[in-house]
Amino acid sequence: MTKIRIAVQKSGRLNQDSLKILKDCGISIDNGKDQLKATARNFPLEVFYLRNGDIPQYLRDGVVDIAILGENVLVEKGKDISIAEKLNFSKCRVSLAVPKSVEYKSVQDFEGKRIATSYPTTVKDYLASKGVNADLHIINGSVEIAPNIGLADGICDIVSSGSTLFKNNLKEVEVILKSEAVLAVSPKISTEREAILDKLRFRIQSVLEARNNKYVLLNAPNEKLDEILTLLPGMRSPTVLPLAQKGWSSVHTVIQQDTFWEVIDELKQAGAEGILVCPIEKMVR
Ligand SMILES: Nc1ncnc2c1ncn2[C@@H]1O[C@H](COP(=O)(O)OP(=O)(O)OP(=O)(O)O)[C@@H](O)[C@H]1O
Ligand SMILES: O=P(O)(O)OC[C@H]1O[C@H](OP(=O)(O)OP(=O)(O)O)[C@H](O)[C@@H]1O
Ligand SMILES: [Mg+2]
Repeated sequence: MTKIRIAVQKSGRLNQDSLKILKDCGISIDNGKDQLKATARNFPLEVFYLRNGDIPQYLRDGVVDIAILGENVLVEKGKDISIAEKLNFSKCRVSLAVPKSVEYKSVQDFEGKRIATSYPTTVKDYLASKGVNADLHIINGSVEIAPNIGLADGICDIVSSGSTLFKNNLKEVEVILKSEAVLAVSPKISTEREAILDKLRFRIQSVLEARNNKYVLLNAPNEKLDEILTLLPGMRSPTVLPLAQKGWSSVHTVIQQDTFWEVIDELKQAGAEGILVCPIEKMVR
């Protein structure tokens, strides 16, 4: 039977969330310790555990059909590779930073300066688009230390909370790009495997939708129902059921994670009581 081959980061920041999304899609993978390849038990899928930075080349060569990796890695070395889904985890940005003590005015300040980075193409392209020439020092890790040891005047690296910059007395001065984990596709994928990819994408979409929504149940006095219902979106419209106690109803609906707390506040003010919030496992529109 034909199987689709997926690359997942072997270890590091993407590993656990990548395996979790496959699990939430109902795919069980037998994981032996230190295994570099595994097969799913209930989906035509083979998993290859690889370095995030090596994945674009594997996709390009068609050694794997799809992969979960950071979008920033595709910007750096996989511009020819397409993205099938954004996966809404490992969100970060790739930014330029300089020592806090530097009075920074604009990107032109990098002219002739030394920049340490693990993302040379990204920096080069960005600076070229601004007409700036700088001298790049390519290092593979601990980039933030470079200005403190006199190796560079500034850096370009991944920033998330900003705490690594802060601890190293640096400040973020330019955001070059925003990134998150993505599902990328090999340009060499076969038609047969594309059909498996469609099935996987359908599952991923329903998992991501579910993660982004909550199922909400609440009680409301009937005279407040009209006002409460205007506050609620729901998939098509909210469900309203009578409670055993006369004059009261139970309202069931789905609320988006981002607007959740505001809607809950408004519901309480409008007279809703006994509000229960439950996670949703899968959501198919
Ligand atoms: N602090 C962070 N917060 C959120 N996402 C991050 C952070 N650092 C890195 N990432 C994202 O996770 C990806 C993997 O980062 P990680 O540090 O685990 O591996 P790596 O050293 O870049 O790659 P490799 O697997 O090749 O060793 C990055 O490409 C980026 O997309
Ligand atoms: O803004 P922050 O939340 O501090 O995150 C940014 C840091 O996270 C990443 O390093 P990581 O911890 O992955 O270490 P690595 O250099 O060994 O990959 C990145 O290279 C930054 O150093
Ligand atoms: Mg890292």
